[in-house]
Parts: sequence; C-alpha cells; structure tokens
Amino acid sequence: MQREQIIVVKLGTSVLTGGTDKLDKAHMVELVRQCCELKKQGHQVVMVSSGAVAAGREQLLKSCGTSLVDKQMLAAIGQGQLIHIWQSLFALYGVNVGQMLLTRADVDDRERYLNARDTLTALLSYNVVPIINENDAVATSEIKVGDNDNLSALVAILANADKLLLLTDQDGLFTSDPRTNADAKLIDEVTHINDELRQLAGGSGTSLGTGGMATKLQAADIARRAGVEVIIAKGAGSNVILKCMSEQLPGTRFLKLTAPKDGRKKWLLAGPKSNGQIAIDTGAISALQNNGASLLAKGVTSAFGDFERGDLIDLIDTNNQVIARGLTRFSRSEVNKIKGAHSKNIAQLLSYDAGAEVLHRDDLVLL
Ligand SMILES: Nc1ncnc2c1ncn2[C@@H]1O[C@H](COP(=O)(O)OP(=O)(O)O)[C@@H](O)[C@H]1O
Ligand SMILES: N[C@@H](CCC(=O)OP(=O)(O)O)C(=O)O
Repeated sequence: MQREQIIVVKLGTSVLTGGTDKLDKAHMVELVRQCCELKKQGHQVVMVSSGAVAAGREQLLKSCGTSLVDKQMLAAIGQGQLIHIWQSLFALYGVNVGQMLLTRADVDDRERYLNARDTLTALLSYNVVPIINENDAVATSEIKVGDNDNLSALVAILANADKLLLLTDQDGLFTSDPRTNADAKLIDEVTHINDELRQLAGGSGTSLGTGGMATKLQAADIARRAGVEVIIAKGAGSNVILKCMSEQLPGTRFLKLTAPKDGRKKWLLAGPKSNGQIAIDTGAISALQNNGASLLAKGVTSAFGDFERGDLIDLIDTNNQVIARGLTRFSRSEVNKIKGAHSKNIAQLLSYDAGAEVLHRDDLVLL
C-alpha cells in the first residue's frame, strides 16, 4: 500500500477538449472518477484545470478574436461554466470542490502567498478538492503566471505536494515535437534539466494550448527543486491518473530533488519575479554551492536592474546563468558602491554600517 500523498493533477485544454472545440464531458467524468478513487485510497487531490477560454468559446457559439481582452472575456464566461461542470461531476461521488483563481501577484507577495497556502491547506483538511485556474479575466500580462503548467508548479509548492501530474495530448516529452517529427522518441526519465533538454521542448502545437512542452519543462524544473516528483503523460484514455500513480503509463518522469525545509525558501523557489541581478565571481559561486555560505560584497562583480533592499534578485555567473535567487540586503546603488570590497570596508564605503552580507544564506536558494 502506497503512502498517502498530495497529488496535483494539471489538465490542459488539450485533455479537456480532446482537441475539439468543445469540452469533452464524457472524459471529464472519467477524470473525476479517478480523482475520487485516489481520495478513497487516502490521497489528497488538487486539480489545476485549464479550459475556461475553451468553455467560453463554446458558450458564445460564435467566433471571437484572440486579443487579450477577447480571451479575458471568454475566460469570464467559461470559468463559471467550467467550475459548474466540475462541481456537478464531483458531486456524483459526494465530493465537494472549492474554486481558487490565482494570479502571479498571489505568489509574488509573501503575505498573499501565505493566505493562498492557508486556504488550500484548509480545503484539503476538509476533504474538498481545490480546483485552480489562473484568474484570466483580470490578469494582464504583468501580473499573469501566463500558463497553467507554471501555475501548477506553484500550486504544487503551495500544497506541499508529493507529485505533479501534467496531463496533455502527448505521451510525454519527446526528443522533438511528435506532431512535426514522426521519428521523435519519448524520454522516459529526466534527472537533469539543462539547455540541451530545453531546446527539445517546443511551443504548443495547437491554437488552444498555451506554452506547449517548453512551459511543462519550466514547471517540472520549479516543482522538482521543491521536492515534487513530476510526470508528463497523455491525459486521454482510461485510468490515466491511476496508471500514473503506479508507473504503468508511458510518460516522462522527472526525479525530485531535495527540497529546502524552510518554508520561506520554498516560497523563493515558487518564483516571485526578480527585480534585478547581481553577477558574482567563481570564488563566490563555489562558496555558495559548496559551503552553503552567504554572499559577501567581495564576490560581487556587477549589479543590474532596479532593486531596493529586501527585493528579490537573481545571482548570475559569468555566463549570465542564474545560479541562485534570494532577498538582497542592499539596493542596486549600494551594491555598486561596495562590489568587490572587503567586508571590513563596507561601513566606510556606505558611510553607515549595514552588515557584511549582500545576501544572507537564510535568504537564498541555489538553483
Ligand atoms: N519535444 C516535445 N515533445 C512533446 N510535445 C511537444 C514537444 N515540443 C512541442 N510539443 C507540443 O506540445 C504540445 C502540448 O502542449 P499544449 O498544446 O500547451 O497542451 P496542453 O493544453 O495540454 O497544455 C503537444 O501537442 C506538442 O505539439
Ligand atoms: N487559463 C487558461 C488556460 C491556460 C493554459 O495554460 O492552457 P493549457 O496550455 O491548455 O494548459 C484557460 O483556462 O483557458
């Protein structure tokens, strides 16, 4: 018997419509049945459901544009319809659902992140299935997560999940888009996500999906760092969710990494937008990566962007690769004054004593 787990199931538009221009309600029943079976086995289920725009398009019964405001309008029409369908299907099994519509701002701000986390935890503690989507009707590009793959990774972190199932219209990540390359091979296990792998993952093959495999890979990268196992698999067919749990399905499995124990570090991984970058030298990188050290001014070579004390920034290496992120103790102009300086000279350079660490090890996560 498996240990009880928290499982986030992300259902792409492709799964919910079966590639048509309508929601495939018969398949939605099948997905709900499996979620309820998991609950019977003692697991907790969180659903991240796309499909609001598709449902809106179906309701409007006439073609509508593809501009941001058109999509927002379709989402406003479709989200109510979508949650109504989920609610009635789960009710067949006597299971209640709770809707949460999130935007980037709900995870960027630590207070709002904690509020969202508390709501999610409370829903689970009452045996309710949270059904989550982006709040498309109000989210503009500045405050959007932008795709439900990345949103589901953030949800997996919020829910402290064990597994994230990204269900889509392909068996998993292939060596190239199988829609355009018949020789593409399924990659069944991923232990490292690097640029080579990222180049294999293309965008969506249809006008319905958002982000394609590229955003699924980004999501897998975020979630696995937070200790969540990620599986990309095909959402069509029978018993897909149950088969994913028992590893019987073709799919791409991303092995999880050791997660930081500290909740604040997990929040940093959930990816609040960074306000700038601090470039550091190889000595500093080694101290951070090998000794878990804090970042001292001595290792800083330059600073970019517009950041103040307490803002989230990325630490980059000499190839501009982000190697860590965290909360800075100095603004950009202060970092520029003290970069390369020995800790004992900082107070003199700034004319006040603000400590020696640019980023304290408690406030940073390695990537
Ligand atoms: N390397 C790849 N392996 C598999 N699918 C890929 C790859 N590159 C791009 N894709 C495309 O990603 C699509 C799935 O993403 P998307 O259309 O956003 O679906 P969803 O609605 O499920 O999120 C596939 O149909 C495929 O065309
Ligand atoms: N929030 C949008 C879906 C966005 C999205 O990422 O779509 P998909 O790539 O189909 O998972 C909607 O409900 O229509």
